[in-house]
Amino acid sequence: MDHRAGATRLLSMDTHDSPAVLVATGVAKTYDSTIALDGASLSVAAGESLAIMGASGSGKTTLLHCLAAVIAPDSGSIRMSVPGAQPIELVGLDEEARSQLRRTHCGFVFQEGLLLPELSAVENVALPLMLTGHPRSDAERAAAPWLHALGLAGMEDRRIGQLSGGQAQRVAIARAQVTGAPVVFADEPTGALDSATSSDVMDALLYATSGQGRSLVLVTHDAAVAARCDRTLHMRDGRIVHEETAR
Ligand SMILES: Nc1ncnc2c1ncn2[C@@H]1O[C@H](COP(=O)(O)OP(=O)(O)OP(=O)(O)O)[C@@H](O)[C@H]1O
Repeated sequence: MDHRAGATRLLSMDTHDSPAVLVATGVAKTYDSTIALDGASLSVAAGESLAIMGASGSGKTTLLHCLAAVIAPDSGSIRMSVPGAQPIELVGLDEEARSQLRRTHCGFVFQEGLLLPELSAVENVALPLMLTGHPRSDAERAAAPWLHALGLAGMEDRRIGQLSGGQAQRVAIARAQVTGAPVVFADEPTGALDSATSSDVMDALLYATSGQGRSLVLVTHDAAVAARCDRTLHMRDGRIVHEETAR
């Protein structure tokens, strides 16, 4: 179902009544002589799903990585405000602080899933909890319900190579939720999948994120994937040039 209205809005307008989880203003990033981001501004509300589209090289991944504290922008401001924590200004944080922030506040889903093939599905999902100091048994107990919720009951002990591409991507989605991270970042989460599987994976991703009050920021080349999100930002030459809001 395409629920997209195609209506445009002011970029600064908040489409949700919910408070903003991320507010980026004038974010810039240059690699040598390449201007990857040229003053991008946006906000993401709690529970909102936001798609970022644009031609290859337009700066989508660079923007996602700045918002997720993976890389440090050169200038601008990115303010992350999650429930129960003081708002944090990301610009200017060192690598250690960004790494800590990513572990506690951010979930990640990538095109290839980046799952560990030698571990089982449940071990992969439990891993972020184990990395934050939870005992293995507790972590696996917390991981299992996410696998069940995403249609993978009975597959907990399978290695990643024993799963289909769509199933593996649902393991990656479960892994991004298990810490309760309030913001999930996804870079081409359906890029390697056929359109039917892609639609199933989007169902799972939206259920696990905006369906639970978490925010989702995803980069995609696929208009059908973007159309499932609340809003789509279009980028060109490191800038956000257009915005569409779902009906
Ligand atoms: N680590 C890097 N070193 C040098 N240049 C980079 C680096 N990362 C990105 N760039 C450049 O910055 C610009 C934006 O890249 P980015 O990956 O953000 O674009 P994109 O829109 O995500 O592209 P694609 O759709 O092809 O993944 C491009 O010109 C790219 O070559």
